[in-house]
Amino acid sequence: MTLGETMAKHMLCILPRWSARVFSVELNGASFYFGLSEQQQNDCGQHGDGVPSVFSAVDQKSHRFYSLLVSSMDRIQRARFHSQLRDKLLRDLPTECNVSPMCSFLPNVQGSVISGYLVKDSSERGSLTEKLLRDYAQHDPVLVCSYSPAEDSQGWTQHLWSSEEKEYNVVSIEEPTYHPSTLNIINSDVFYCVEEASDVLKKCGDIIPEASSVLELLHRHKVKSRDKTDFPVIVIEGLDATGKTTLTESLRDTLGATLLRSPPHCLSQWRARFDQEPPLIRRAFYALGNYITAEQIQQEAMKAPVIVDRFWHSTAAYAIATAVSGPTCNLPEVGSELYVWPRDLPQPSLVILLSLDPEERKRRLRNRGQGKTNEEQELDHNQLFRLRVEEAYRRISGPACVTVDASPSADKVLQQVLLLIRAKCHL
Ligand SMILES: Nc1ncnc2c1ncn2[C@@H]1O[C@H](COP(=O)(O)OP(=O)(O)OP(=O)(O)O)[C@@H](O)[C@H]1O
Ligand SMILES: Nc1ccn([C@@H]2O[C@H](COP(=O)(O)O)[C@@H](O)[C@H]2O)c(=O)n1
Repeated sequence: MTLGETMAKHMLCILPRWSARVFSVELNGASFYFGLSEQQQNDCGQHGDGVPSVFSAVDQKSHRFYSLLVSSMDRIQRARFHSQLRDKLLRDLPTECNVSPMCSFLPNVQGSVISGYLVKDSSERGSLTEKLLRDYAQHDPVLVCSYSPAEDSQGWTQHLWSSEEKEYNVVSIEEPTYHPSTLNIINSDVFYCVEEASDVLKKCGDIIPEASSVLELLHRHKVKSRDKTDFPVIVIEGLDATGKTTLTESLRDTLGATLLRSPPHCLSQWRARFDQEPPLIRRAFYALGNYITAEQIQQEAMKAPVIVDRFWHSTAAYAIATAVSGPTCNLPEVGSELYVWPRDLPQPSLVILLSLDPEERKRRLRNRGQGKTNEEQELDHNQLFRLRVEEAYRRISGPACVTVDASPSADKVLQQVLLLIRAKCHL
């Protein structure tokens, strides 16, 4: 049996009832949902009310659609193959093919999401795409399906390319209460204890040698307890160029405090390496960075106040905002467990969130004139992403952040924050 066949068999086991699953496609910033129903013999007219709009437009009957769901058994492999698959599809498929993110999930069931892509092929040479995808189905850990207009031309049929070659009717489905992108966040995008994040890096050791070095450092910087520190610990959060560096340095000088950051300096040499990895591995790296910083905080806060440039709020807010697509209403609801502070990570005394008008933030970025990271560029280009990060910041609890307007002069912002620190931390 080829790898592809083994994986397809595994996938058929974890997807025992296709009809219980919902399929979601992200197209032009909107989510389209559809379901499947078992085909009866001589079945016709069983396609449900209204065929899902991702397939429905009349002109789309001339297109061919394929779905690919990543079916590796190992979650590290799955995460890496999922991001490689997109590149592979874009490289191999005819240019007339469109690739959109897609997933299959059980409505409102945590951890049930299986990710992949929908391919819409409008090329003349349909046989080329089909041949290529048949080859993927044989050799790669993907389960491939094709879609064709049903014989009664009322709807669409899904053909599952496995040894069984089974067929299903495509049916329209109501939008689920929870957006599927919120269902796999726990311990895939956001880690709620050190063991879960370490486990990801342990399993990466073979493919990413740097993972072992990070774990060694973590071992040397073990958080002792969550007891209160002698001096206050103040975290400064905010999007890029909102003035965190400027403010944290002034606070250090004014309060005679120690300035720390997350990820800590000792991880700087490996950061670029982990930034290339898919979210599962990248987010585990940043999560562990917080635990190393936490140990440094415990040491330093015995001697003086501590100021921290970014901490868990940044890790969780960026991870949630990246995992979720579309408008802020797709975010996990206010009060969700996804916003709760990890039980084993010491909490700071105060978290300040610097907020800034987008135009002023862009102006500061331009004036600073440094190169931008992918996520910084995304913040610039994608206003929905920026809104999701800001909203996620505000929804995180334990401690919740106090928002400070960062548009006045650097000195005025400093005075405002000092007032808050004195009121809250009695400094
Ligand atoms: N209150 C302010 N008014 C005007 N300009 C400011 C203010 N605070 C910071 N700046 C300027 O804005 C730019 C970005 O500030 P800074 O580097 O402190 O932001 P940051 O949040 O640390 O950014 P990053 O997260 O990308 O490192 C810098 O050029 C800085 O001099
Ligand atoms: N505690 C942290 C800090 C940072 N991140 C991630 O890094 C990016 C921003 O870092 P800058 O150095 O550019 O300020 C941001 O995209 C976060 O994804 C993090 O996860 N946790």
